Amino acid sequence: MAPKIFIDGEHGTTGLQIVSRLGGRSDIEVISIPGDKRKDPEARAEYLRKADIAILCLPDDAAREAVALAGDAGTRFVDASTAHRTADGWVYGFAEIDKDQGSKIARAQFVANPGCWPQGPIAGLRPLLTAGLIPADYPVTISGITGYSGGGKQMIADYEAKGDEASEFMPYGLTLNHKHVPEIRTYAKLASMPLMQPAVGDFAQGMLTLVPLQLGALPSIPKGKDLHAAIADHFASIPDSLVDVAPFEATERNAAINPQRHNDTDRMTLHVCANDDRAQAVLIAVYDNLGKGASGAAVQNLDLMLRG
Ligand SMILES: NC(=O)C1=CN([C@@H]2O[C@H](COP(=O)(O)OP(=O)(O)OC[C@H]3O[C@@H](n4cnc5c(N)ncnc54)[C@H](OP(=O)(O)O)[C@@H]3O)[C@@H](O)[C@H]2O)C=CC1
Ligand SMILES: CC(=O)N[C@@H](CCC(=O)OP(=O)(O)O)C(=O)O
Repeated sequence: MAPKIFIDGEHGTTGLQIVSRLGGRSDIEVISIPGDKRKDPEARAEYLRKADIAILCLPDDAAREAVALAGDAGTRFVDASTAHRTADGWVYGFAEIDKDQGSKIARAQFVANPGCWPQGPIAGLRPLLTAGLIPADYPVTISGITGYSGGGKQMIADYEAKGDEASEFMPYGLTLNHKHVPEIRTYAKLASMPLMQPAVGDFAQGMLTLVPLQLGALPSIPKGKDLHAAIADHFASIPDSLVDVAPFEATERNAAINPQRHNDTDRMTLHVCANDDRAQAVLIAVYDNLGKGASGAAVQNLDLMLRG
């Protein structure tokens, strides 16, 4: 019998994308709660308990409630919310962070899908810390831009209502306490909280993260090509990686570094830019906040769990 998959929050931005990615598959049975019952705890409990794997596309509180509603049914979870990303007992669902992460996900009952913002900085930083090119106590700063679908149904409606009045570049997270900071610290293996200051743009989907690196103060200063080689070697060693590393080349402009480049795909591309004379570098990641940033990663995790 095909495993039953329940998407709790299937009518939201992330949920709808997952439904469309799973359409037409015969190896699974997607079970769907009637629309008028989607927030009814009793009905949700019934679906959560009969599912083999539930994918949570909900606000954090509702995601915690979903796990409680499933009780002892043995349901396996992929949670797309922030609720469980650094929680004990949950496996971080970023298959490319280590060679054995995919098999940990495959065997797990509880998988926390990574946040959209964390994925780019973690993908660039973690291999550099593992290789010892950047020390764990390096003071990391993160910026970038995301499309407004990152804010879910409410932000999409707000931007669509504003039309031409919407700001092209709106910095936010101005208290420097974005909810993704602890997750980035944990999985990039940093000793302290990175400074993260994101922005949202007047485009629906796609994102780009930036991690500038001032390397001059390090006891041993890596060259740009060393940073690139460590990152490229890491991702070349990961089976079925959805993360690509662009060739290391010094150019003033690069049209591929466009937040919307990977829209409607599940891929990420990492770029390493550097000026060795100044001992400076920037790690740039380009991906779709709704693809690798959310629904694509959720389906990647689901597929690993179905295999496990
Ligand atoms: N959008 C993105 O780029 C990303 C989102 N995420 C995360 O995924 C999760 C979902 O986000 P997103 O899809 O953007 O949000 P949306 O607001 O677009 O969708 C959330 C859905 O959850 C439903 N919902 C809310 N409360 C409950 C409840 N108590 N029981 C059942 N359903 C409920 C909403 O119902 P209703 O239809 O009535 O509003 C809505 O359909 C969030 O935790 C978000 O942080 C993660 C990575 C990226
Ligand atoms: C534009 C915008 O507001 N984006 C959201 C994206 C957060 C999100 O979806 O969070 P998770 O990935 O943790 O679920 C934000 O920065 O809070």
